[in-house]
Amino acid sequence: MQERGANTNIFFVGLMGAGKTTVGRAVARRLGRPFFDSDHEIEARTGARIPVIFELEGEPGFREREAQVIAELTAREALVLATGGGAVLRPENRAALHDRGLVIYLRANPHDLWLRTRKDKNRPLLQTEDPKAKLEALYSERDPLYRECAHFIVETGRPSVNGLVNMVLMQLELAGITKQTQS
Ligand SMILES: Nc1ncnc2c1ncn2[C@@H]1O[C@H](COP(=O)(O)OP(=O)(O)O)[C@@H](O)[C@H]1O
Ligand SMILES: O=C(O)C1=C[C@@H](OP(=O)(O)O)[C@@H](O)[C@H](O)C1
Ligand SMILES: [Mg+2]
Repeated sequence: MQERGANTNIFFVGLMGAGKTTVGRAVARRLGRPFFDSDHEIEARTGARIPVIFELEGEPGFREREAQVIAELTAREALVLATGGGAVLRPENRAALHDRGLVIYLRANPHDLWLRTRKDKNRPLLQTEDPKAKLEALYSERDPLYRECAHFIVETGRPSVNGLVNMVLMQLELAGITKQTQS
């Protein structure tokens, strides 16, 4: 990435329950930018919910669709994109995210991620006997990938969602990204 400003994309990465969708949507609203969520985009294109796609096509089928959406959305400008937690698994996704925008890693520890996701049945990878152990394993596997891809890391343990949105907006301002005022 070279110059940062009005056209710079903002991408959120992190594990399931990190707050990518929630914080990303609020940041987009505050900046007056269009918001995309790769999972919602896949659902809109297929007309099927994520668990159904996993059931019919398995994780490999889902990852193909995810890679397609990431490739298309990272090619655009001035948007905010919340990725799914596994978007960083493919090197080409990591490269596209890193090179085509400012990447923010929302980091949380596996215990907090578990608390935030345990009542939601829409994450197929967590529908196991022991979702907390699964989140711990995913954390070990993916934390280095999020770090490789990210320009900033935001710790999500303590702040409220609103507090996090303000922290992200401050980081973005330091990076030269602010709400565009109409002239
Ligand atoms: N910092 C936070 N503190 C408390 N709850 C949070 C926080 N971030 C997200 N949540 C909640 O956790 C759940 C999962 O958030 P979501 O945005 O779907 O995460 P992701 O898209 O990263 O999987 C939502 O109910 C959201 O309101
Ligand atoms: O971590 C993952 O592999 C996944 C995360 C989910 O998105 P969120 O991170 O928004 O929950 C969704 O893409 C799918 O269930 C797989
Ligand atoms: Mg999400």
